[in-house]
Amino acid sequence: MSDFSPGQRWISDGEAELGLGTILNVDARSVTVLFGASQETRTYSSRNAPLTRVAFGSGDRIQSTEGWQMTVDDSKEVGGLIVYIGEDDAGALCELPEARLADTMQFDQARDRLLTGQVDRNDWFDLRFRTLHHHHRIEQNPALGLAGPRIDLIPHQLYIADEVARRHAPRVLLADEVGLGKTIEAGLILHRLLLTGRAERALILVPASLTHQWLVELLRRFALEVTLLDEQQSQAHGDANPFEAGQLVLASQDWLFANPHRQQQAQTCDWDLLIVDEAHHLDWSPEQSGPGYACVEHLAARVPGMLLLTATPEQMGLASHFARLRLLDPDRYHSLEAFREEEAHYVEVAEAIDALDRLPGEAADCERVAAVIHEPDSLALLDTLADPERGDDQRAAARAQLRDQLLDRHGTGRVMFRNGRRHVGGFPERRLHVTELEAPSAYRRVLRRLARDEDYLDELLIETGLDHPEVLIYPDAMYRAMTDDPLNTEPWWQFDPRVSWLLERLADDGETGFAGDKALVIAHDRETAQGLAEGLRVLGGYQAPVFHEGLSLVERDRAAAAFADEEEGCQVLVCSEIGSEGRNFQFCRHLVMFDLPLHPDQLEQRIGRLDRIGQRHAIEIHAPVFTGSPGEKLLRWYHRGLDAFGAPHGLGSEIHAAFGDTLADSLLDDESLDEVIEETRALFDAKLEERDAGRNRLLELNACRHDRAEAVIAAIRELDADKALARYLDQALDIFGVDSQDIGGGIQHLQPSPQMLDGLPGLVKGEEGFSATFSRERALARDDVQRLSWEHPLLREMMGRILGGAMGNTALALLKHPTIPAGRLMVELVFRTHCPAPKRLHLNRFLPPTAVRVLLDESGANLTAKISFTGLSKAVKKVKKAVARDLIKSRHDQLRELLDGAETEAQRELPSIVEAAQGRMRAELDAELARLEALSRLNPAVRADELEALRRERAELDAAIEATRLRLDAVRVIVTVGDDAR
Ligand SMILES: Nc1ncnc2c1ncn2[C@@H]1O[C@H](COP(=O)(O)OP(=O)(O)OP(=O)(O)O)[C@@H](O)[C@H]1O
Repeated sequence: MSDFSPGQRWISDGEAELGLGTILNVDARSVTVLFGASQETRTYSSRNAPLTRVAFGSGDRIQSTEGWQMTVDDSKEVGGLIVYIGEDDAGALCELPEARLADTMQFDQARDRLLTGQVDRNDWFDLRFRTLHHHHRIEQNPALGLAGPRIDLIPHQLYIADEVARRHAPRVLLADEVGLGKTIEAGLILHRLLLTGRAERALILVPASLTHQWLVELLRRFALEVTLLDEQQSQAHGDANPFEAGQLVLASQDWLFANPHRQQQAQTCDWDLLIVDEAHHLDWSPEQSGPGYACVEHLAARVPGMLLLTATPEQMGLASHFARLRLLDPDRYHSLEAFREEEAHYVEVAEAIDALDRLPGEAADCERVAAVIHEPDSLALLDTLADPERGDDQRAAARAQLRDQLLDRHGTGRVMFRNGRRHVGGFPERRLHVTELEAPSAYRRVLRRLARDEDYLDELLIETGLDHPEVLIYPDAMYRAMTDDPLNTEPWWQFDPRVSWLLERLADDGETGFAGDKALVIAHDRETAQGLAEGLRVLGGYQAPVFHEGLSLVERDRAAAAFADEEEGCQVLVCSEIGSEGRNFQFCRHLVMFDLPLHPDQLEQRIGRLDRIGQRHAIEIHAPVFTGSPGEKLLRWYHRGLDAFGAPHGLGSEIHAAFGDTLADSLLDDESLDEVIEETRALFDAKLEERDAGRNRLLELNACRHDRAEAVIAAIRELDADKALARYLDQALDIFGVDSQDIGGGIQHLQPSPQMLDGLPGLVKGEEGFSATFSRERALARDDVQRLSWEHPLLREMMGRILGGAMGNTALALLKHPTIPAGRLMVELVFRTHCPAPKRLHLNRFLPPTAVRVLLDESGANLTAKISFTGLSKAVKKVKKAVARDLIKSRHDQLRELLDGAETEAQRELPSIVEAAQGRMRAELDAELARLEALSRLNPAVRADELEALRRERAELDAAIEATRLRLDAVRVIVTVGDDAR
């Protein structure tokens, strides 16, 4: 195109938001344009520059660089430049050369773009309308934010995510048993909060050993990119606050808790959500709080949302557990005593819930229920349920409602979610294999002396510097510490029979051997783990990676990856106690307890590495112990006293608190041990019964309401099966310049074409792109294949760009029609509801941008109902841009009038849209408000600020919906042509 001249005003077709450009320079090949408002300069090839000349017509309002405005009557050309002639606001005749048009004049609105001759491709318009339509649908879907992640649809996780993420600034303790998917639940909650605009910034604090695993899970399963912050990264930011570097920041607790300066920086940022994994490490006692607790306490006072994750909430004692609940809600959890007392009452509530199933029946059951309900609505439901005259359906509905009310209104269920294997089901069996070995003489010597001489234990503690009872149950550590003993000349692993036993098992292809299988070995001490790995290497030629807290993160990840690799990976991984917490090793089924931990929760954490979602085999737990040793006694206590190798029961802390000390004193004495075991068992059985009846029963019942979970799953499945997604994606990829190739097996490869519009996630010109599938199952089976859904970042980016920009908001097309004479005009207008409201209100769930389509013929008659969008879309033909511009220029005045007329037509639709949205909003929020109000009278776990926030939210939503306006979003001009037209 050679008709560029310096000083002319043009506008970018693809980037209308740059504003009005001025031609700076033109040569044979290129044209350079300055966009004054955005201070951008662009150089284009003059042959195919994506630019449109701006030419105003009669009636248009234009603005000068000095700020005065005029209405155009006419124009003339002087030296290749347009001079506009018209009236200013005072009615005086004036002229404005185009060079003096204000740079800030906006041309992204459909009306302005159309009337100044800027038309986009017809298929862009088409895509825009479809985008609006799908966006409207998806935003209201109850599964929004839960449907995209690459996860199996596991009911208890989806229930929790749905329940928590719908709350205002959720603050909860995710306390599912080990390996049931707390990370996944936290990821789902975060994902939904981000997608619905309820959160924008989150800080995630995890033990150093888990940073990489979190990073990978968030990216691979949730397509969330987080900034991993450590000291080195932070220093690279100089004086700036490194926590401002990303929206989602992941940091290691070990680093942050030890670094007051960085803590201060983290506290000064605005976060919407704080996530703390392995929160049982945040220890607190009435006398003192640990550094981790103090740091999180400061953050908790400022950050509105908080998720604490732990599988063993009571590992550090009940007081510590209470203190963590207090972090979540200081008003509710103010007194440990009151908390204890309240718990005693849960048995009655749980019994009442069970009694519901037996009603109508015994009068005692009715009284049991009546004793715990006081609200009139609940009493009315009980009347219905207890009345034998009522029909089955009526009674079933009342039973379900009453059960929900009881669960809702009592207990810690709102703050704490705990699912157990027993409740979730489908977990593999655990099998314990004990091998008794004879203790080597180096250990026996000490044990014999201990048995003979009562005072020797004190001496031993001083000599080794170890604690009691560790010195007894970790004989290799004791041996290592006795450095002055002249008999201790060789490394412990040279003579410790557990090492040769392990070597035999690794090569054994019998039933309990590990040949051809992987084995995870856990030892308490880091030095034991290191020594053992050395022993395996020297004595058996095994290259066993070691995994312990002293390794750098990269080294740990390397060790875990070397173990995980199915084909080339190593057979055995040796871990220290703390080093493996939270890690995923469910691909392995043999667990070797090289020794035993002292706390039952740690024992459960060990088994939890393998007994996780995804484990397909029975778990074989191998424990080599020395006959008659303290270690063997400890095993007996675990096994017989509290069935610690069976399914998890969550009673470990209580039992340990009651018997830990007595047990330690009995480790050298068989007789007293038998007594301890007996007493432990008695307490364990009693607690088990109590647990099943009381608090844990309530927690379990509350942690997953199956009907709600099933409803969420059904909504997700509906989105998974949405055929429209593939059609939409095809069209969008084509328009955005992404090549898509079917590579078989339901997988497609997406690759940037040279024409691709920049800035699409995961796609960079010149690079190879990525493979993706619509199938949840296929994506779960293949880590290298992404899952395509409406929530995938690529789709969200494309939809966001279309709806947020001018792309496709004008078009012109030709229509061949047998009965309409050639040269007739039609305009197809799409109006969009506009409803400014803070993002946190997530107004879109009630009133997502809604399209109102209006089709007028040139006389202004409304044809909308007669000709559908799809019908018309299929019939129209594209036209060259230059032809389109000329057509628009020639029909400028007529088009202006039609645009005005269409607005009146569209406005007629607005009241019903507003009314419907208000109805949806009120129904949902009023019900939620009524539920919370009722709850708050009985259950102080409902925070007053939560109620207040909900009332405010309702009022704000009401006002925002009321103020909804319609704006023209896109317009297509359709011109009829004769049969020979092209
Ligand atoms: N819905 C799911 N779909 C696919 N994989 C899942 C799902 N839920 C959990 N997993 C897998 O199961 C394993 C355990 O999940 P996760 O790490 O979230 O458990 P956790 O409760 O946090 O464990 P821990 O108590 O050890 O911290 C992980 O490998 C995770 O990827």
